[in-house]
Order: sequence, then structure tokens, then C-alpha cells
Amino acid sequence: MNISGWQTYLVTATSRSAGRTTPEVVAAALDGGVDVVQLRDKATSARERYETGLRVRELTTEAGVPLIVNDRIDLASAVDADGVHLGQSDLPVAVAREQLGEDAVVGVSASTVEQAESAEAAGADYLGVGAVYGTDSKDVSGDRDGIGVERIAAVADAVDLPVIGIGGIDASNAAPVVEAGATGVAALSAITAAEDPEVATAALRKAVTE
Ligand SMILES: Cc1ncc(COP(=O)(O)OP(=O)(O)O)c(N)n1
Ligand SMILES: Cc1nc(C(=O)O)sc1CCOP(=O)(O)O
Ligand SMILES: [Mg+2]
Repeated sequence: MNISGWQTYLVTATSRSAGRTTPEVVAAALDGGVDVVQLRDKATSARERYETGLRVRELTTEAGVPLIVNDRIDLASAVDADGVHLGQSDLPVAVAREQLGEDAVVGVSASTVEQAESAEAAGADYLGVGAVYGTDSKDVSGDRDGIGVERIAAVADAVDLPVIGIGGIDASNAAPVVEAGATGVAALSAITAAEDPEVATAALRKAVTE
């Protein structure tokens, strides 16, 4: 898996998708050229997430794009995802590897250099680092304005893993995140809540590749 090629990373949220279903948003983002999709629905039942995950798996497989499941190793396995994204309070990387296999992609959230170094030592494949800017999509502890691109630079300097910036990122502010050393950017509301998720994805892609 070429994780270093992940420049645009969609994080889904049915509750922030302007009445569209998550498969509809994912299909549009795939048409817009997104590199990886993470299924992250905190508000729906396990059964709903499973059904949605199966459909999103079909779409991502057709497009040749990896699928990551947030938090849940069991759901990642059930929908045959490529991997799982784990936060600081989620199960350890080693458990994910044991359950999903050595080839599974395991991402870990880090908002400090210390957390990034620990995740690297634990065997993470990539880091999700944020919240870079202020966000309404998640209750983030600490600085409401975000950790800033300076922290992205510090983390990218400290570890050898691909770094994905997340939090408050859209086409207008994505370039400095990559200039600071991130491999790519993850976006939730900038894509899911956009008037046209395909256009928003293409704009984000342009911002980080040009
Ligand atoms: C790419 C990426 N980075 C960070 C996160 C946040 O994960 P976590 O800290 O576990 O918080 P929740 O998303 O579970 O609320 C992420 N999901 N994806
Ligand atoms: C899911 C998530 N994780 C974050 C972190 O800092 O770890 S910020 C965040 C929300 C990202 O949503 P938006 O792109 O709409 O700001
Ligand atoms: Mg989590």
C-alpha cells in the first residue's frame, strides 16, 4: 500500500452530509479524485455502519481506493477494509495487527511529538495529526484554534511516518499543511457538507498537488 501517496483523505460523517447518504458522498469524492476514504460515523448503530461500510467497500474497490474504518477493528474486519484508524483512547496498534493481519494499514492519531513518537514505536503505518485548525466537526481538547502548521512541521521532523493533517482543512488552507511537511490532508465537512462534494474534492486535490 502506497500510503505516502495519500494526498487527499475523506473522513465520512452522515450527520454532516446535508441530507445525502455516506455512499452518495463517497461516490462523489471518488469521482473528484480522493486518495483514501475513512468510514467514521459516530452517531449510527453498528448495523447501520456495517451496511454502509459494505456499500462503501464496493465503491472504493471499484475505484481502486483504500478504505479505512475509524475506531472499530471488528467493523474493519467485517467489511474487509484495508485498515483501521485508532485514536489515543482506542485499542493498541498491536491488537489491530493481531486481528487484521500484518498487511493491514493501521493509522494512529497524534497531536503532539511525544504521541507521534510513541505511535511510530508501536508500529503505526501513518499518523493523523490535528486538529490543525479550528473545527466544528469534533470536540477537540486543548487549543480551540488548532495546533497549527508549526506542530505539523515538528511531528513530520520527528518521525519517518506519513503525516496526514486533519481538522478545519479545506481547499483554502490546505497548502500550508503540506508545505509544513504533511504527506496529505484529511477533510470531513469540507467535502461531506459541500454543495458539490465532487467539486470540493477536486479543489482540495488541486490545492495540495499544485
Ligand atoms: C486521519 C485521521 N486522523 C485523526 C483522526 C481522529 O481519530 P480519534 O482521535 O480516534 O478521534 P475520532 O475520529 O475517533 O473521534 C481520524 N479519525 N482520522
Ligand atoms: C475527526 C477529526 N479528528 C481530528 C483530530 O484532531 O484528531 S479533527 C477531526 C474533525 C475533522 O473535521 P473537519 O474536516 O470538518 O474539520
Ligand atoms: Mg477514534
